[in-house]
Amino acid sequence: MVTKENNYVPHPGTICFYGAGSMAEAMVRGLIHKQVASPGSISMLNRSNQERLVFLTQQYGVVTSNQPEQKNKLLSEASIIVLAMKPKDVKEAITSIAPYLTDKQLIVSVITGLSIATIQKLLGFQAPIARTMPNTSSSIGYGATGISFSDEVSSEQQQQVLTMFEAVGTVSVIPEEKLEILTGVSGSGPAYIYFMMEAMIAAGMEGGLSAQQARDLTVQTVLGAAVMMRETGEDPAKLRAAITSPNGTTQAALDVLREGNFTETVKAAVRRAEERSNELGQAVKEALQ
Ligand SMILES: NC(=O)C1=CN([C@@H]2O[C@H](COP(=O)(O)OP(=O)(O)OC[C@H]3O[C@@H](n4cnc5c(N)ncnc54)[C@H](O)[C@@H]3O)[C@@H](O)[C@H]2O)C=CC1
Ligand SMILES: O=C(O)[C@@H]1CCC=N1
Repeated sequence: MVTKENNYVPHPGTICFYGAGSMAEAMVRGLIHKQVASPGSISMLNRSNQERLVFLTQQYGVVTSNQPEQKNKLLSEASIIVLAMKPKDVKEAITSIAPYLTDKQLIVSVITGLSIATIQKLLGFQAPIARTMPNTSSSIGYGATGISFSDEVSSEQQQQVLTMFEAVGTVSVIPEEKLEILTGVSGSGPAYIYFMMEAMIAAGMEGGLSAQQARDLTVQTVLGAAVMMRETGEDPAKLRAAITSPNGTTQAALDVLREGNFTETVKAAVRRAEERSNELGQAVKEALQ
C-alpha cells in the first residue's frame, strides 16, 4: 500500500458527503441543527439525481454540484469525506473518486458491512478511515452510532469524528469486528420499533380508536418507555414486571407474544441483520478479487 498526495490542501472543517441519500441527509440535518458545521462548509454529491441536490440546497443551504470539475474540487478540498452510498455502489463510487483524494483527508464511512481494509483497497492507498454505523435518528439528535478507527486516524481526527457524531446522538467506539452486531441492534433497530408501532396503531384502529388517537398513544408509549429506561437506569425486565399485574391485561398480552416466540424472533432478526452486514461486505470484497 502507498501513501498519496495531490496539489490541493484540504480546507479545515469542510465535509463532503459522497452519496446524498437518507443517511447523509439525516447527518447533515443534525450537524446543521446542532451547529457543529455551517451549511457552507458542507457539500453533498451524488451520482446523477440533480433534483435531489436542488432539494438539499434549498432545504439546508449546503453546497451541491453535478459538474464533474466542481465535484472533483469539492472532494479534493474537503478535510472529511463521508462515504454514504449503498454497498452495491461502492466499488464504482470509491474507485471513481480515489484519484482526487489523499491520505491527508479523513474518510468517514457509514456504509454497512464495508471493512476498513476493503475501503483502503478500493482507494489504493492507506487512508485514515473512521468506519461508522449511525442510524437515522441522528437527524433529530437521538442517533446511536458505533465507530471504529483505522490505525492511520490521528487523535485530532478521532476527536473531529466524535464531535460530529456526539452532536447528533450517542457514540460507542468499538472494535471493528463488533460493528456487524451493533448494526443489528442500533443501525437497523429503529425499523423494528417502527414495525412494532405500525402493528400497535393498526390494532388500536381495529379496536375503534381514531388514526390520530392510535398514533399519539403509541408514540407517547414508546417515548415514555425509552425515556423511563434511560432516566431510571433500570433493567427493562424490572420495568416490565412493574406493569404486569398477576393475571392482568399485560400478562395476558405478554403470553400472546411469548406464544409467537417474541424474544427468539427479535433475537433472530438482530442476528440476521448482523449476518447480512457480513454478507454485504463480503460481496464487495469478492468483487475485488
Ligand atoms: N438508512 C439508514 O438507516 C442507514 C444507512 N446506512 C448506510 O448508509 C449508506 C447509504 O444508505 P441510504 O442513505 O439509506 O441510501 P440512499 O439510497 O438513500 O442513498 C444513497 C446515495 O448514494 C448515491 N450514489 C449511489 N451510487 C453513487 C455513485 N457511484 N457516486 C456517487 N453517489 C452515488 C445515490 O445517488 C444516493 O444519493 C448505505 O451503505 C447504508 O447501508 C447506515 C446506517 C443507517
Ligand atoms: O438496511 C440497511 O442496510 C441499513 C443499515 C442499517 C440501516 N439501514
